[in-house]
Amino acid sequence: MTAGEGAAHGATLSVRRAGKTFPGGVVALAPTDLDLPAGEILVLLGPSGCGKTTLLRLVAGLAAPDPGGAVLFDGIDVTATPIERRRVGMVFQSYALFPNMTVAENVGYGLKVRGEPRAVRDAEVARLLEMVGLEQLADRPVDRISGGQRQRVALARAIAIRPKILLLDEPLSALDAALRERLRIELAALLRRFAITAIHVTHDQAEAMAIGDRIAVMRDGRIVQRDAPEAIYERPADAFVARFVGTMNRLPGRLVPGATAEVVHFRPEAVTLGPAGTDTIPARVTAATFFGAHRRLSLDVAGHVVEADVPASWRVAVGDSVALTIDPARLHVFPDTDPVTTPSPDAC
Ligand SMILES: Nc1ncnc2c1ncn2[C@@H]1O[C@H](COP(=O)(O)OP(=O)(O)OP(=O)(O)O)[C@@H](O)[C@H]1O
Repeated sequence: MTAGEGAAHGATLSVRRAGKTFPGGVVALAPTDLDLPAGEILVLLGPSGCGKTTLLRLVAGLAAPDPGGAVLFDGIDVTATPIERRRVGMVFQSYALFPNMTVAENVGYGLKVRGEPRAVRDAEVARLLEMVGLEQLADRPVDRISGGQRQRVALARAIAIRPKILLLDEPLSALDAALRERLRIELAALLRRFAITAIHVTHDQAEAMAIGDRIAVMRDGRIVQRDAPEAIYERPADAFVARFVGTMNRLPGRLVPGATAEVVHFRPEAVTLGPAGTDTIPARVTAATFFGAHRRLSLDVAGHVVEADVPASWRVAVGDSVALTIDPARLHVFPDTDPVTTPSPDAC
């Protein structure tokens, strides 16, 4: 079998009640269950300190779960198997490439260590370099290529050993914003081409949306929701997820005609502006930002800030009085709505 396009590669992953408590009683990860079919890309998304890296380290074998927890690859318990025998591929924020080696030597390193014959190695390296679009740079030392290219070398190197599971820990976070945005699309396409079982850690929701077949949103050492990106966005499980993924407005229900809950949530695209009527909400425009395809308005609704998206062609100016309608079918009501206790997306 060769790693490449076509059928899914890699193992199924099962995590069974795996938790991690550090000395002093710090619970980095509560007992967690997780199942990944072969070939699925799962993104762990959450604010700093929520246990993403800890979960990744348990899967890699860099740390052992608390007693009672288990990690299984293809149904086989690998909890006691050391990292070097688990066949996991890893890509980190710092690429950890060998600076004195060429691109091709870096990619082929794992195969060499494994004792693969030169011809096999060369053919595999050439194929991987072509897949990541670096065949022209095969003989270039890695300290003379760009950050984005290094990231692709790191990916090709991790995949060369045909890992059962590929683990990516914030692989794009060292790059500048523009490059990160481009590479997230490229990385998503590459991972799909390799069709490899992968866990990708990030705290960037746009990256999570672009890369994940499914996203697990984590908070306080727990997975609070695991779903397809669309479902996470459209049907967030609670106010924390709703506010962590995309923009979510919040208004007292008494201000929204037809709402019965004390607090209601809605996305900017659920708001429409039109002529004032009995069912509209009066507001004033406090900011208008042009985004090319649409315009994002900040509105003052009885002292509350509401973000709304309108077509870019609409000429709306700061200070304008407007009338809002909120699509009742797109109102969310969550149990954890207390404005005092609902955490901000920046805090864990
Ligand atoms: N070796 C350790 N000893 C004690 N506590 C630790 C240790 N490693 C991690 N923690 C704690 O466990 C919690 C989870 O850490 P983890 O690194 O998994 O979070 P994370 O979600 O990956 O964060 P980040 O996005 O900042 O990398 C944090 O509160 C962290 O301080």
